[in-house]
Amino acid sequence: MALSFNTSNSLYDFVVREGNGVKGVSDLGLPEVPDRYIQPPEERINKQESRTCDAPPIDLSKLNGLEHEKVVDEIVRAAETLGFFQVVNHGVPLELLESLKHTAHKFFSLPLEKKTLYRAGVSPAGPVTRLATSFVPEKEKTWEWKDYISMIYRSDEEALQYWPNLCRELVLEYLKLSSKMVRGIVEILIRNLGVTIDDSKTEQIMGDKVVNFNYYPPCPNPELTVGLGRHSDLGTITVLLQDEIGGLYVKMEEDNDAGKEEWLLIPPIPGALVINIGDILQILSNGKYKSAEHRTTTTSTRARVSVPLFILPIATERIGPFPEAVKNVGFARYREVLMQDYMNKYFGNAHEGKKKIIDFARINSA
Ligand SMILES: O=C(O)CCC(=O)C(=O)O
Ligand SMILES: [Fe+2]
Repeated sequence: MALSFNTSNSLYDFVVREGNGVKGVSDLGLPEVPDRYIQPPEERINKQESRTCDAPPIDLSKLNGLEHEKVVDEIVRAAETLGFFQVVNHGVPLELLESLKHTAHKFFSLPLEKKTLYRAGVSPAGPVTRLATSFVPEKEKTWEWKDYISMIYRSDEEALQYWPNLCRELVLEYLKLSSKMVRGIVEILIRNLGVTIDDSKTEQIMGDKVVNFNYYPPCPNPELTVGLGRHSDLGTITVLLQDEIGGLYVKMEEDNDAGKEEWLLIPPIPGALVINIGDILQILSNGKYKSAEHRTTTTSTRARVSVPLFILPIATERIGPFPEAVKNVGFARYREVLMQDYMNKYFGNAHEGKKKIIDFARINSA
């Protein structure tokens, strides 16, 4: 019987071709995950060995008061060190955030024939919605325990025509109500490089937006699998909404004294949004801001959802370090690359960490 997944082809057909995704596998209630999901030992996440990030969330409402400079410093320092921070009082209504999480669950609970209307590669909704599983299942030896839908924003009209009925208005509302915060954070980070920011520069670095619903269904073997393998984000910044289950781990720049990688749990904080620096901002800042590797665990009992909003330059932009950022260091760490080429590199590889991708733009990568 096909569902015994005797061959890797039968699993591929069920999960990818027929669009059941890993949720389909989870719903079968198998006692163990199929082999294709078992990570090599070095990629498994040891929750007991990881510490929790204890940095308090940054209160963005204070940007409007006497503590403006202090808050700017907090944002800059976090971007220069861990590359991740959390924000509260960000101006996005908390009910909207709750609705997003609830709607992500609802979307993945739709019957297969409704969901697969949005499947990557076959959907008439074409390039602006992409329902997919793992990351690049054709290229990955081991699959991630995750399904997701990407909604690519180019205009309200297109979103209202092609994004799923269930969430199109809500996600548009989220984009609208988060835009002031996103712009504010990006402007603070760019200004701090000594760069004068005007509308054309803003457009250059935050012209494109993509919202994902990530869905990590219950997994019988959380200790053997990952929700999302090690990667850094592609764009300028990412705004991440996570639920109360948690499971997001970020790699610290330096290994510990024993030469081992250290991963920090970014704990769920009610009402907070997680902000992280993407590869493009690391390049633009000539390495001053850190695009950190991160990954997620799976859990055995409940499905976890997260909603990242990726802010990216448009595909036709040429991306290289700002001259002011080069001057600060004395030399350029990265060459100029076409955003489209960087994206091709990013999406053409499995999640095997950041270095392999960003080295594409690095000068003297040896
Ligand atoms: O689910 C999470 O907490 C992280 C998601 C993420 O890193 C991504 O979608 O790039
Ligand atoms: Fe990510």
